Amino acid sequence: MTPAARLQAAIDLLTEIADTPRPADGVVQGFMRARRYMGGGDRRAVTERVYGLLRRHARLGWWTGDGSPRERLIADLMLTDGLDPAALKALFTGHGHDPDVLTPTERDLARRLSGQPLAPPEMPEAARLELPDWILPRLRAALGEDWRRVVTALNTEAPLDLRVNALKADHDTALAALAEESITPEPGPLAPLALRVGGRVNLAATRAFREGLVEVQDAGSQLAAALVGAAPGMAVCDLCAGAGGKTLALAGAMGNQGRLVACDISQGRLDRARTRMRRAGVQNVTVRVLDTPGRRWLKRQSRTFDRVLIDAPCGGSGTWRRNPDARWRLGEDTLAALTTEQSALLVRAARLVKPGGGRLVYVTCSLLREENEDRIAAFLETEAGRAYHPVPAVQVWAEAGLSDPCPMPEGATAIRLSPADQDTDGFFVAVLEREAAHGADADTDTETDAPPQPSP
Ligand SMILES: C[S@@+](CC[C@H](N)C(=O)[O-])C[C@H]1O[C@@H](n2cnc3c(N)ncnc32)[C@H](O)[C@@H]1O
Repeated sequence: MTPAARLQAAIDLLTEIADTPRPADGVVQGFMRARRYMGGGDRRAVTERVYGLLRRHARLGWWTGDGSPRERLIADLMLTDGLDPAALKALFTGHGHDPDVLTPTERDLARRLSGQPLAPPEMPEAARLELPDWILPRLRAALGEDWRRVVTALNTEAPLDLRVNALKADHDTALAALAEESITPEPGPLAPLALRVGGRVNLAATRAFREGLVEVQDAGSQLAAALVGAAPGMAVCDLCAGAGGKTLALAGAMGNQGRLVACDISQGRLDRARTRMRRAGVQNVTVRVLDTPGRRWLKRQSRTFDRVLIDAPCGGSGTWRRNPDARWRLGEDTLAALTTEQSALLVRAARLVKPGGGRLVYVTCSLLREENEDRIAAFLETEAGRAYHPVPAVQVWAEAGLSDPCPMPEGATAIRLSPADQDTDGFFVAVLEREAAHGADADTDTETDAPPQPSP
């Protein structure tokens, strides 16, 4: 494809993204699948341009107003690439697969933007930092004086992290298999099984991936799974297992021994988890869809699990490096609904944990206090929460046997990870331990949906 034809493909792809509520990464994949004729270089160039436009969304919007995808691209070429109007005109020829000739309005836009910086000093801070206005004060409150550094890191490109699947390989075997395809990753940050790949690779085509020697998983997500403290022989419930990212890591930590139950309300995600489990050689997992019978079954599991992981549905602000468009799809109403669901999940999960040392592990990939510290504080005030106490972060870290020092200070009761400090996605992990049941407490959470038994 010519450089100009790549620009037209970027306009087409941006238009598809703008016309659907679906996340951009899925739209990009579908777009590329439907255009098998595009070579690797073309795909990379178009994808990089489109992700760049998504990362510069608010700054470009400040210049173009409610600009069409075509106007945004024109603004990007002028402000980011520094083209002059003549060079821009040479790309918009209308010939072959090139974009149509510039309209008079577009020519005016190009002249107005020529020589301007992308983010002049008079641009409001929320636009400069690519943040919706409503979320800026919340992130500032959650992240303290470092907040600008963290939100700036959230708008950079995320690396590709892999986890060595200890059920099938060790580091050396995985590295040797990846080397067959000239993929030579570095160790990833913090998580012992993490490998970090530089640049874009077609991982799905590699033997290492097809045979389940490695899985794709951000190092922060790997760490969150390690902090659950799952071990061989335990009973573990992954309550919001989704497509199984953390379930696979938990099964690895358990060496396929013990009972691991993966639940979710989404049948589709659990189906994807099953496929991944087969590839990874996972054998100790039972999958439960939380439809009505699934919920009934779960209620009968009171006090049976050593570990219950709630990888809660959340606003996902910690993953904005990977999904730069997600910040514009999250609204205050959605956040309020999510926090209600997170609180309900904590109370529901609490009864599943064994008294006297069982642990409830609450994880989000959010940076907001409303989804993290505030949820834990509210839970500890509930009837169910009174049986729990937070385990100090340094203790959780030490028990996970991690070689790096704990990033949290003495006295912290949760672990926060951020792209600015740990170079992982943003995560929040709080571990709560259930105290021994005594007296009247002992029977308060044994409710079941089973019909009452007739008296003898
Ligand atoms: C953060 S994602 C899970 C990601 C997954 N654990 C992983 O590591 O790949 C949250 C999941 O919670 C599920 N979910 C939402 N509400 C739920 C509920 N009430 N009970 C169980 N799962 C729920 C969603 O379907 C979604 O798959």
